Amino acid sequence: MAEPTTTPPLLEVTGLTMRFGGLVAVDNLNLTAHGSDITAVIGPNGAGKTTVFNCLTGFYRPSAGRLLLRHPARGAVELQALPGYAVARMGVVRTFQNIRLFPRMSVLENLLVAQHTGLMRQSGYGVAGLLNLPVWRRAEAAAVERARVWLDRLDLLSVADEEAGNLSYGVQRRVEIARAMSTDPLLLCLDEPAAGLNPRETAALGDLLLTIRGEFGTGILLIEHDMSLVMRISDRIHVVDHGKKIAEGTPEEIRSDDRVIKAYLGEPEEEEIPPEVVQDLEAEGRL
Ligand SMILES: Nc1ncnc2c1ncn2[C@@H]1O[C@H](COP(=O)(O)OP(=O)(O)OP(=O)(O)O)[C@@H](O)[C@H]1O
Repeated sequence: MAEPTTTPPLLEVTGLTMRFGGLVAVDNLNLTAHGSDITAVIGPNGAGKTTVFNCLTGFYRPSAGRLLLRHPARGAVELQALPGYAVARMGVVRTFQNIRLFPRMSVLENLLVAQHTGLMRQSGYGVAGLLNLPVWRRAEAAAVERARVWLDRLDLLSVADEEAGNLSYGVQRRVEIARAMSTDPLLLCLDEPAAGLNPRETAALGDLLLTIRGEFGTGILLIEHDMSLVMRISDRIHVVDHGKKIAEGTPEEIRSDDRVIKAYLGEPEEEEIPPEVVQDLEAEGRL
């Protein structure tokens, strides 16, 4: 967080609940994310983190709760009522735990496909494109330029024409972020972006996310298991366990929170005294 902010949060999640049959994956969760912050959501495996992202980005319709986005041009937008494509159009974009690029398309094409909706809107939903009108050609050139800017920022220009599926895991992760950023998002939601990266790549990813937050003012919502990355770059951390929020605070506060330590490490087991020792102690009147 560059400076303490008094502006209302970009995203306000209230009472979010997601049930799958009898299982409550997310249980009455409240969470906020500011547009100028990196906000992390952490928690043990199965805590409900990805389900929160799936509700937020229109993949699931929540069982209950409100997902309010304060859009600078459109005002308050209730995301829980919108399908995925409409959420993306509002500027909330995501990457996935398992990389989801189009593997047989080039890196550049992957970035252009991501901008398709905006391109269609600007060109009269295809009519201008079919007629190859100047408005279409301008919109297309702007989309290619935006893609090139992000490929350059993420050091991907040299692989722009390569098939995405042929690239290493670490490079594909960067392509995913470039693809999301080329749509000019308000909020970038990253689901375990450091998974599969080596320590050098993870450090570079951290620098990149700080740049995106600082230089471009894009809010970042981050699910991540790599605690050194989370502690290094997050402004605020929400800790989820069994679908409920158990703690919230700065990295320093979270690091020393007993509930968080318990959620990750479990309760220490009670020392059990063997029965024969109990008998001896009782016989000697020491118990
Ligand atoms: N579509 C679904 N149908 C049924 N249960 C689901 C579904 N999606 C998630 N769950 C369950 O909801 C719970 C939360 O899962 P979720 O993937 O959100 O956890 P997570 O915190 O992201 O875990 P991880 O860190 O391992 O990715 C789990 O018990 C999971 O099995």
